Amino acid sequence: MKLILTVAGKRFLYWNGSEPRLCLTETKLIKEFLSKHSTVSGKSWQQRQGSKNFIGEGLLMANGEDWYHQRHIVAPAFMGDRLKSYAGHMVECTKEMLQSMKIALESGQTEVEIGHYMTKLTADIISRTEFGTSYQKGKKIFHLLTLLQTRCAQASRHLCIPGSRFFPSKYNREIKSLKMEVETLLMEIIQSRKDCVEIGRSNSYGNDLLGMLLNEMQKKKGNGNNNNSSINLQLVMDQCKTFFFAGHETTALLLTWTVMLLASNKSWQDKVRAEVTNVCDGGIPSLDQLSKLTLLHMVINESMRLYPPASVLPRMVFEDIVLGDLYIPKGLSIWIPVLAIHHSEKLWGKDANEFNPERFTSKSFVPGRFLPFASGPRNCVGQAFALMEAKIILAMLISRFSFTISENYRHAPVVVLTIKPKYGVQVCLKPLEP
Ligand code: HEM
Repeated sequence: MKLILTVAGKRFLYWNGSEPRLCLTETKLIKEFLSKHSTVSGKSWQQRQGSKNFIGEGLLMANGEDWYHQRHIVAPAFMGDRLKSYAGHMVECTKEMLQSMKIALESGQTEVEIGHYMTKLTADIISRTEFGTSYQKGKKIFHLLTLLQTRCAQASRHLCIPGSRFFPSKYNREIKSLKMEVETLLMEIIQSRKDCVEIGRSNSYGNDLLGMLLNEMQKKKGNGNNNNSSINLQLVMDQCKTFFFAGHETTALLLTWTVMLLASNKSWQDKVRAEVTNVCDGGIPSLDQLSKLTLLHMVINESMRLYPPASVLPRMVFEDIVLGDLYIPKGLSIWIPVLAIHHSEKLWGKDANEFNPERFTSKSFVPGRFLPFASGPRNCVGQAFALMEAKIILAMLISRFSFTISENYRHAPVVVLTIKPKYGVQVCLKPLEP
Protein backbone atom coordinates (compact mmCIF):
# COMPACT_ATOMS: atom_id res chain seq x y z
CA MET A 1 0.00 0.00 0.00
CA LYS A 2 1.29 3.46 -0.91
CA LEU A 3 1.55 6.09 1.80
CA ILE A 4 1.82 9.81 1.72
CA LEU A 5 3.60 11.97 4.25
CA THR A 6 1.38 13.80 6.72
CA VAL A 7 2.92 16.74 8.53
CA ALA A 8 1.08 19.24 10.69
CA GLY A 9 1.87 22.85 9.76
CA LYS A 10 2.89 23.74 6.20
CA ARG A 11 1.05 20.70 4.87
CA PHE A 12 -1.36 18.34 6.56
CA LEU A 13 -3.86 15.69 5.75
CA TYR A 14 -7.38 15.66 7.17
CA TRP A 15 -10.69 13.99 6.47
CA ASN A 16 -13.89 15.68 5.39
CA GLY A 17 -16.41 12.88 5.89
CA SER A 18 -15.10 10.12 3.66
CA GLU A 19 -12.95 12.47 1.55
CA PRO A 20 -9.21 12.75 2.39
CA ARG A 21 -7.82 16.26 1.86
CA LEU A 22 -4.26 17.52 1.72
CA CYS A 23 -3.90 21.14 2.74
CA LEU A 24 -0.95 22.71 0.95
CA THR A 25 0.62 26.08 1.81
CA GLU A 26 4.12 25.86 0.32
CA THR A 27 4.26 28.40 -2.48
CA LYS A 28 6.75 26.42 -4.59
CA LEU A 29 4.58 23.30 -4.50
CA ILE A 30 1.41 25.31 -5.14
CA LYS A 31 2.92 26.94 -8.20
CA GLU A 32 4.15 23.58 -9.49
CA PHE A 33 0.80 21.91 -8.84
CA LEU A 34 -1.33 24.63 -10.47
CA SER A 35 0.90 25.01 -13.50
CA LYS A 36 2.13 21.47 -14.20
CA HIS A 37 -0.66 19.22 -13.03
CA SER A 38 -3.74 21.09 -14.26
CA THR A 39 -4.62 18.39 -16.81
CA VAL A 40 -4.64 15.57 -14.24
CA SER A 41 -6.54 17.45 -11.56
CA GLY A 42 -9.91 19.19 -11.44
CA LYS A 43 -13.23 19.43 -9.64
CA SER A 44 -14.30 16.54 -7.40
CA TRP A 45 -17.49 14.49 -7.70
CA GLN A 46 -18.89 16.22 -4.61
CA GLN A 47 -18.26 19.71 -5.99
CA ARG A 48 -19.73 18.82 -9.37
CA GLN A 49 -22.74 17.09 -7.81
CA GLY A 50 -23.36 20.04 -5.46
CA SER A 51 -23.62 22.47 -8.36
CA LYS A 52 -25.06 20.16 -11.02
CA ASN A 53 -28.57 21.62 -10.83
CA PHE A 54 -27.25 25.12 -10.50
CA ILE A 55 -24.42 25.82 -13.01
CA GLY A 56 -24.30 22.33 -14.51
CA GLU A 57 -21.33 21.27 -16.61
CA GLY A 58 -20.09 24.79 -17.50
CA LEU A 59 -16.42 25.83 -17.46
CA LEU A 60 -16.06 26.16 -13.68
CA MET A 61 -17.03 22.51 -13.07
CA ALA A 62 -15.70 20.87 -16.25
CA ASN A 63 -12.75 18.48 -16.17
CA GLY A 64 -10.22 17.05 -18.64
CA GLU A 65 -10.94 17.29 -22.36
CA ASP A 66 -14.32 18.96 -21.78
CA TRP A 67 -12.67 21.70 -19.77
CA TYR A 68 -9.94 22.23 -22.37
CA HIS A 69 -12.48 22.46 -25.17
CA GLN A 70 -14.76 24.89 -23.29
CA ARG A 71 -11.92 27.12 -22.16
CA HIS A 72 -10.73 27.39 -25.76
CA ILE A 73 -14.19 28.55 -26.85
CA VAL A 74 -14.87 31.15 -24.14
CA ALA A 75 -11.39 32.62 -23.53
CA PRO A 76 -11.57 34.97 -26.58
CA ALA A 77 -14.65 36.61 -25.03
CA PHE A 78 -12.35 37.99 -22.30
CA MET A 79 -9.49 39.29 -24.44
CA GLY A 80 -8.56 42.15 -26.76
CA ASP A 81 -11.24 44.13 -28.56
CA ARG A 82 -14.10 42.00 -27.27
CA LEU A 83 -13.07 42.72 -23.69
CA LYS A 84 -12.73 46.43 -24.47
CA SER A 85 -16.23 46.45 -25.95
CA TYR A 86 -17.70 45.70 -22.49
CA ALA A 87 -16.38 48.97 -21.00
CA GLY A 88 -19.40 50.93 -22.30
CA HIS A 89 -21.82 48.64 -20.41
CA MET A 90 -19.74 49.02 -17.26
CA VAL A 91 -19.80 52.81 -17.46
CA GLU A 92 -23.55 52.98 -18.19
CA CYS A 93 -24.46 50.67 -15.30
CA THR A 94 -22.15 52.57 -12.91
CA LYS A 95 -23.78 55.89 -13.88
CA GLU A 96 -27.16 54.39 -12.96
CA MET A 97 -25.82 53.22 -9.61
CA LEU A 98 -24.33 56.64 -8.82
CA GLN A 99 -27.64 58.26 -9.71
CA SER A 100 -29.56 55.94 -7.37
CA MET A 101 -27.08 56.73 -4.57
CA LYS A 102 -27.64 60.43 -5.17
CA ILE A 103 -31.42 59.93 -5.01
CA ALA A 104 -31.05 57.96 -1.75
CA LEU A 105 -29.05 60.84 -0.20
CA GLU A 106 -31.50 63.47 -1.46
CA SER A 107 -34.36 61.55 0.12
CA GLY A 108 -32.69 62.01 3.52
CA GLN A 109 -30.74 58.75 3.82
CA THR A 110 -27.38 59.46 5.48
CA GLU A 111 -25.63 56.17 4.86
CA VAL A 112 -25.81 53.26 2.42
CA GLU A 113 -25.00 49.56 2.65
CA ILE A 114 -22.45 49.45 -0.12
CA GLY A 115 -22.59 45.65 -0.63
CA HIS A 116 -26.21 45.93 -1.74
CA TYR A 117 -25.34 48.49 -4.43
CA MET A 118 -22.28 46.57 -5.62
CA THR A 119 -24.16 43.26 -5.90
CA LYS A 120 -26.89 44.87 -7.98
CA LEU A 121 -24.34 46.71 -10.12
CA THR A 122 -22.18 43.68 -10.95
CA ALA A 123 -25.33 41.64 -11.71
CA ASP A 124 -26.50 44.39 -14.11
CA ILE A 125 -23.10 44.48 -15.81
CA ILE A 126 -22.86 40.73 -16.33
CA SER A 127 -26.51 40.60 -17.55
CA ARG A 128 -25.76 43.21 -20.21
CA THR A 129 -22.45 41.58 -21.17
CA GLU A 130 -24.04 38.16 -21.51
CA PHE A 131 -27.37 39.05 -23.02
CA GLY A 132 -26.97 42.50 -24.65
CA THR A 133 -30.40 43.93 -25.39
CA SER A 134 -32.21 41.04 -23.68
CA TYR A 135 -30.61 41.97 -20.38
CA GLN A 136 -33.90 42.74 -18.60
CA LYS A 137 -34.96 39.14 -19.12
CA GLY A 138 -31.41 38.13 -18.17
CA LYS A 139 -31.80 39.90 -14.83
CA LYS A 140 -34.95 37.92 -14.11
CA ILE A 141 -33.10 34.71 -14.92
CA PHE A 142 -30.28 35.67 -12.60
CA HIS A 143 -32.68 36.51 -9.80
CA LEU A 144 -34.04 32.95 -10.00
CA LEU A 145 -30.51 31.60 -10.27
CA THR A 146 -29.54 33.30 -7.01
CA LEU A 147 -32.46 31.51 -5.33
CA LEU A 148 -31.41 28.25 -6.95
CA GLN A 149 -27.85 28.73 -5.65
CA THR A 150 -29.11 29.05 -2.06
CA ARG A 151 -31.30 25.93 -2.37
CA CYS A 152 -28.48 23.87 -3.96
CA ALA A 153 -26.08 24.94 -1.18
CA GLN A 154 -28.64 23.86 1.44
CA ALA A 155 -29.25 20.52 -0.30
CA SER A 156 -25.51 19.81 -0.79
CA ARG A 157 -25.04 19.62 2.99
CA HIS A 158 -26.79 16.23 2.76
CA LEU A 159 -24.73 14.91 -0.15
CA CYS A 160 -22.69 12.71 2.18
CA ILE A 161 -25.91 10.72 2.88
CA PRO A 162 -25.99 8.03 0.17
CA GLY A 163 -28.92 8.52 -2.22
CA SER A 164 -30.02 11.85 -0.67
CA ARG A 165 -30.05 13.58 -4.05
CA PHE A 166 -32.83 11.19 -5.21
CA PHE A 167 -35.17 11.88 -2.24
CA PRO A 168 -38.26 13.86 -3.27
CA SER A 169 -37.53 16.30 -0.41
CA LYS A 170 -38.85 19.88 -0.25
CA TYR A 171 -35.44 21.26 -1.37
CA ASN A 172 -35.11 18.80 -4.22
CA ARG A 173 -38.61 19.59 -5.52
CA GLU A 174 -37.99 23.33 -5.31
CA ILE A 175 -34.59 22.95 -7.04
CA LYS A 176 -36.17 21.03 -9.90
CA SER A 177 -38.86 23.63 -10.46
CA LEU A 178 -36.47 26.63 -10.21
CA LYS A 179 -34.07 24.95 -12.65
CA MET A 180 -36.91 24.43 -15.12
CA GLU A 181 -38.01 28.03 -14.79
CA VAL A 182 -34.47 29.35 -15.40
CA GLU A 183 -33.95 27.12 -18.42
CA THR A 184 -37.33 27.98 -19.94
CA LEU A 185 -36.47 31.70 -19.79
CA LEU A 186 -33.00 31.08 -21.21
CA MET A 187 -34.54 29.06 -24.06
CA GLU A 188 -36.91 31.96 -24.86
CA ILE A 189 -33.93 34.31 -25.35
CA ILE A 190 -32.06 31.71 -27.40
CA GLN A 191 -35.10 30.95 -29.56
CA SER A 192 -35.73 34.61 -30.35
CA ARG A 193 -32.07 34.97 -31.48
CA LYS A 194 -32.39 31.89 -33.65
CA ASP A 195 -35.61 33.23 -35.18
CA CYS A 196 -33.87 36.51 -36.09
CA VAL A 197 -31.17 34.63 -37.98
CA GLU A 198 -33.62 32.21 -39.60
CA ILE A 199 -35.93 34.91 -40.98
CA GLY A 200 -32.89 36.86 -42.19
CA ARG A 201 -33.21 39.86 -39.84
CA SER A 202 -29.68 39.24 -38.66
CA ASN A 203 -26.74 37.26 -39.99
CA SER A 204 -25.23 36.43 -36.60
CA TYR A 205 -26.44 35.62 -33.10
CA GLY A 206 -24.91 38.79 -31.66
CA ASN A 207 -21.72 40.13 -30.11
CA ASP A 208 -22.50 39.41 -26.48
CA LEU A 209 -21.36 36.29 -24.67
CA LEU A 210 -24.52 34.36 -25.49
CA GLY A 211 -24.23 35.31 -29.17
CA MET A 212 -20.66 34.08 -29.22
CA LEU A 213 -21.63 30.73 -27.71
CA LEU A 214 -24.53 30.29 -30.16
CA ASN A 215 -22.30 31.14 -33.14
CA GLU A 216 -19.85 28.51 -31.90
CA MET A 217 -22.64 25.96 -31.56
CA GLN A 218 -23.82 26.54 -35.12
CA LYS A 219 -20.25 26.43 -36.47
CA LYS A 220 -19.71 23.01 -34.96
CA LYS A 221 -22.96 21.75 -36.42
CA GLY A 222 -22.07 23.19 -39.81
CA ASN A 223 -18.75 21.34 -39.71
CA GLY A 224 -20.60 18.10 -39.13
CA ASN A 225 -18.64 17.70 -35.92
CA ASN A 226 -21.49 17.00 -33.57
CA ASN A 227 -19.71 14.71 -31.13
CA ASN A 228 -19.98 14.82 -27.34
CA SER A 229 -17.26 17.38 -26.80
CA SER A 230 -18.97 19.95 -29.08
CA ILE A 231 -21.01 22.67 -27.48
CA ASN A 232 -24.73 21.85 -27.39
CA LEU A 233 -27.78 23.77 -26.22
CA GLN A 234 -27.58 22.50 -22.63
CA LEU A 235 -23.93 23.56 -22.45
CA VAL A 236 -24.76 27.03 -23.78
CA MET A 237 -27.28 27.39 -20.93
CA ASP A 238 -24.83 25.99 -18.35
CA GLN A 239 -22.20 28.45 -19.55
CA CYS A 240 -24.60 31.42 -19.21
CA LYS A 241 -25.34 30.35 -15.63
CA THR A 242 -21.66 29.74 -14.86
CA PHE A 243 -20.59 33.19 -16.01
CA PHE A 244 -23.26 34.90 -14.02
CA PHE A 245 -22.32 32.97 -10.87
CA ALA A 246 -18.53 33.22 -11.30
CA GLY A 247 -18.59 36.79 -12.51
CA HIS A 248 -20.80 38.78 -10.24
CA GLU A 249 -20.57 37.85 -6.56
CA THR A 250 -16.74 37.71 -6.56
CA THR A 251 -16.44 41.16 -8.12
CA ALA A 252 -19.14 42.59 -5.84
CA LEU A 253 -17.19 41.35 -2.82
CA LEU A 254 -13.94 42.80 -4.09
CA LEU A 255 -15.65 46.18 -4.54
CA THR A 256 -17.40 46.05 -1.17
CA TRP A 257 -14.20 45.27 0.76
CA THR A 258 -12.24 47.88 -1.19
CA VAL A 259 -14.79 50.59 -0.34
CA MET A 260 -14.66 49.48 3.32
CA LEU A 261 -10.84 49.79 3.30
CA LEU A 262 -10.84 53.18 1.57
CA ALA A 263 -13.60 54.46 3.86
CA SER A 264 -11.48 53.46 6.87
CA ASN A 265 -8.20 54.84 5.46
CA LYS A 266 -8.78 58.46 4.58
CA SER A 267 -5.20 59.12 3.41
CA TRP A 268 -5.38 56.32 0.81
CA GLN A 269 -8.82 57.48 -0.28
CA ASP A 270 -7.43 60.99 -0.86
CA LYS A 271 -4.37 59.65 -2.70
CA VAL A 272 -6.48 57.49 -5.03
CA ARG A 273 -8.93 60.34 -5.67
CA ALA A 274 -6.05 62.68 -6.55
CA GLU A 275 -4.68 60.08 -8.95
CA VAL A 276 -8.06 59.60 -10.63
CA THR A 277 -8.55 63.38 -10.96
CA ASN A 278 -5.08 63.78 -12.37
CA VAL A 279 -5.29 60.90 -14.87
CA CYS A 280 -8.94 61.20 -15.94
CA ASP A 281 -9.25 64.97 -15.71
CA GLY A 282 -12.72 64.80 -14.16
CA GLY A 283 -14.17 62.66 -16.98
CA ILE A 284 -15.19 59.02 -17.39
CA PRO A 285 -12.01 56.87 -17.33
CA SER A 286 -10.99 55.71 -20.79
CA LEU A 287 -9.36 52.32 -21.32
CA ASP A 288 -5.93 53.90 -21.83
CA GLN A 289 -6.32 55.85 -18.60
CA LEU A 290 -7.22 52.72 -16.59
CA SER A 291 -3.70 51.34 -17.01
CA LYS A 292 -2.29 54.57 -15.54
CA LEU A 293 -4.25 54.22 -12.28
CA THR A 294 -1.39 52.52 -10.47
CA LEU A 295 -2.33 53.52 -6.91
CA LEU A 296 -5.87 52.26 -7.49
CA HIS A 297 -4.46 48.98 -8.79
CA MET A 298 -2.27 48.64 -5.67
CA VAL A 299 -5.31 49.24 -3.44
CA ILE A 300 -7.33 46.63 -5.35
CA ASN A 301 -4.51 44.09 -4.97
CA GLU A 302 -4.18 44.79 -1.27
CA SER A 303 -7.95 44.41 -0.85
CA MET A 304 -7.86 41.01 -2.62
CA ARG A 305 -4.91 39.98 -0.47
CA LEU A 306 -6.70 40.76 2.79
CA TYR A 307 -10.16 39.59 1.64
CA PRO A 308 -9.67 37.19 -1.30
CA PRO A 309 -13.18 36.67 -2.76
CA ALA A 310 -12.28 33.00 -3.41
CA SER A 311 -10.78 32.01 -0.06
CA VAL A 312 -9.78 28.46 -1.01
CA LEU A 313 -8.86 26.54 -4.18
CA PRO A 314 -10.13 22.97 -4.05
CA ARG A 315 -8.79 20.42 -6.54
CA MET A 316 -8.99 16.64 -6.90
CA VAL A 317 -6.10 14.63 -8.31
CA PHE A 318 -7.23 12.12 -10.97
CA GLU A 319 -3.88 10.35 -11.49
CA ASP A 320 -1.00 9.50 -9.14
CA ILE A 321 1.46 12.39 -9.22
CA VAL A 322 4.76 13.37 -7.63
CA LEU A 323 4.82 16.91 -6.27
CA GLY A 324 8.18 18.00 -4.86
CA ASP A 325 8.94 15.42 -2.16
CA LEU A 326 5.30 14.27 -1.98
CA TYR A 327 3.74 11.27 -3.60
CA ILE A 328 0.07 12.09 -4.19
CA PRO A 329 -2.26 9.20 -4.97
CA LYS A 330 -5.21 9.43 -7.34
CA GLY A 331 -8.43 10.45 -5.56
CA LEU A 332 -6.85 12.76 -3.00
CA SER A 333 -8.23 16.30 -2.77
CA ILE A 334 -5.77 19.17 -2.53
CA TRP A 335 -6.95 22.30 -0.76
CA ILE A 336 -5.01 25.52 -1.22
CA PRO A 337 -5.99 27.88 1.61
CA VAL A 338 -5.67 31.23 -0.20
CA LEU A 339 -6.84 33.25 2.82
CA ALA A 340 -4.19 31.75 5.13
CA ILE A 341 -1.44 32.20 2.51
CA HIS A 342 -2.40 35.84 1.98
CA HIS A 343 -2.15 36.47 5.74
CA SER A 344 1.09 34.59 6.37
CA GLU A 345 3.65 36.71 8.24
CA LYS A 346 6.38 34.53 6.82
CA LEU A 347 5.41 35.47 3.28
CA TRP A 348 4.23 39.05 3.77
CA GLY A 349 6.07 40.32 6.85
CA LYS A 350 5.00 41.43 10.33
CA ASP A 351 2.30 43.75 8.96
CA ALA A 352 0.61 40.89 7.05
CA ASN A 353 -2.76 41.65 8.65
CA GLU A 354 -2.62 45.38 7.99
CA PHE A 355 -3.78 47.41 5.01
CA ASN A 356 -0.63 48.54 3.27
CA PRO A 357 -1.00 48.89 -0.53
CA GLU A 358 2.67 50.02 -0.71
CA ARG A 359 3.67 46.36 -0.62
CA PHE A 360 2.38 46.11 -4.19
CA THR A 361 4.65 48.87 -5.50
CA SER A 362 7.07 46.27 -6.74
CA LYS A 363 5.73 44.11 -9.55
CA SER A 364 7.88 41.10 -8.65
CA PHE A 365 6.13 38.76 -6.22
CA VAL A 366 7.24 35.40 -4.96
CA PRO A 367 5.18 33.17 -7.32
CA GLY A 368 2.39 31.31 -5.57
CA ARG A 369 1.88 33.67 -2.64
CA PHE A 370 -0.70 36.00 -4.25
CA LEU A 371 -3.54 33.90 -5.63
CA PRO A 372 -6.79 35.88 -5.82
CA PHE A 373 -7.44 34.56 -9.34
CA ALA A 374 -5.61 31.21 -8.85
CA SER A 375 -2.75 30.60 -11.31
CA GLY A 376 -1.70 28.33 -14.16
CA PRO A 377 -3.91 27.20 -17.07
CA ARG A 378 -6.97 26.92 -14.82
CA ASN A 379 -6.81 30.44 -13.46
CA CYS A 380 -9.76 32.84 -13.58
CA VAL A 381 -10.76 33.37 -17.20
CA GLY A 382 -12.54 36.61 -16.24
CA GLN A 383 -9.56 38.19 -14.44
CA ALA A 384 -9.01 41.03 -16.95
CA PHE A 385 -12.78 41.64 -17.09
CA ALA A 386 -13.00 41.85 -13.29
CA LEU A 387 -10.05 44.24 -12.97
CA MET A 388 -11.34 46.51 -15.73
CA GLU A 389 -14.78 46.52 -14.10
CA ALA A 390 -13.43 47.21 -10.60
CA LYS A 391 -11.24 50.09 -11.79
CA ILE A 392 -14.05 51.76 -13.77
CA ILE A 393 -16.51 51.50 -10.87
CA LEU A 394 -14.09 52.64 -8.15
CA ALA A 395 -12.70 55.50 -10.25
CA MET A 396 -16.22 56.77 -10.98
CA LEU A 397 -17.38 56.34 -7.37
CA ILE A 398 -14.38 58.06 -5.81
CA SER A 399 -14.64 61.08 -8.06
CA ARG A 400 -18.34 61.53 -7.29
CA PHE A 401 -18.42 60.93 -3.51
CA SER A 402 -16.18 61.01 -0.48
CA PHE A 403 -16.99 58.31 2.03
CA THR A 404 -16.35 57.37 5.65
CA ILE A 405 -17.15 54.20 7.50
CA SER A 406 -20.40 54.41 9.48
CA GLU A 407 -20.46 53.85 13.23
CA ASN A 408 -23.07 51.17 12.49
CA TYR A 409 -20.49 49.05 10.67
CA ARG A 410 -19.52 45.87 12.53
CA HIS A 411 -16.41 44.20 11.20
CA ALA A 412 -17.43 40.54 10.85
CA PRO A 413 -15.98 38.77 7.81
CA VAL A 414 -17.47 35.29 7.41
CA VAL A 415 -15.92 32.61 5.26
CA VAL A 416 -18.20 30.35 3.22
CA LEU A 417 -15.82 29.68 0.31
CA THR A 418 -16.08 33.41 -0.39
CA ILE A 419 -15.47 36.03 2.34
CA LYS A 420 -18.52 38.13 3.08
CA PRO A 421 -19.16 40.97 5.54
CA LYS A 422 -21.74 39.33 7.82
CA TYR A 423 -23.66 42.52 8.59
CA GLY A 424 -22.86 44.40 5.37
CA VAL A 425 -20.67 47.50 4.98
CA GLN A 426 -22.40 50.74 5.93
CA VAL A 427 -20.73 53.92 4.68
CA CYS A 428 -21.63 57.59 4.92
CA LEU A 429 -21.46 59.27 1.52
CA LYS A 430 -20.86 62.93 0.77
CA PRO A 431 -21.32 64.22 -2.79
CA LEU A 432 -18.27 66.05 -4.16
CA GLU A 433 -18.50 69.27 -6.15
CA PRO A 434 -18.35 68.56 -9.92
C1 HEM B 1 -12.67 39.84 -8.29
C2 HEM B 1 -13.31 39.03 -9.08
C3 HEM B 1 -12.97 37.59 -9.31
C4 HEM B 1 -12.21 36.74 -8.55
C5 HEM B 1 -11.48 37.04 -7.26
C6 HEM B 1 -12.21 35.46 -9.23
C7 HEM B 1 -11.51 34.34 -8.79
C8 HEM B 1 -11.48 33.13 -9.44
C9 HEM B 1 -10.74 31.98 -9.01
C10 HEM B 1 -9.88 31.92 -7.77
C11 HEM B 1 -10.96 31.00 -9.92
C12 HEM B 1 -10.43 29.57 -9.85
C13 HEM B 1 -11.45 28.76 -9.10
C14 HEM B 1 -11.11 27.29 -9.04
O1 HEM B 1 -10.78 26.72 -10.07
O2 HEM B 1 -11.25 26.70 -7.99
C15 HEM B 1 -11.87 31.52 -10.92
C16 HEM B 1 -12.32 30.80 -11.99
C17 HEM B 1 -13.23 31.29 -12.90
N1 HEM B 1 -13.71 32.57 -12.98
FE1 HEM B 1 -13.25 34.09 -11.74
N2 HEM B 1 -12.98 35.56 -10.35
C18 HEM B 1 -13.44 36.83 -10.46
C19 HEM B 1 -14.23 37.36 -11.46
C20 HEM B 1 -14.68 36.66 -12.54
C21 HEM B 1 -15.46 37.23 -13.61
C22 HEM B 1 -15.85 38.70 -13.74
C23 HEM B 1 -15.77 36.19 -14.45
C24 HEM B 1 -16.56 36.20 -15.72
C25 HEM B 1 -17.19 37.19 -16.23
C26 HEM B 1 -15.18 34.99 -13.90
C27 HEM B 1 -15.30 33.74 -14.45
C28 HEM B 1 -14.61 32.63 -14.00
C29 HEM B 1 -14.72 31.32 -14.62
C30 HEM B 1 -15.64 30.94 -15.76
C31 HEM B 1 -13.84 30.49 -13.94
C32 HEM B 1 -13.52 29.02 -14.24
C33 HEM B 1 -12.25 28.99 -15.09
C34 HEM B 1 -11.76 27.61 -15.43
O3 HEM B 1 -11.97 26.69 -14.64
O4 HEM B 1 -11.14 27.47 -16.49
N3 HEM B 1 -14.51 35.32 -12.74
N4 HEM B 1 -12.17 32.83 -10.63
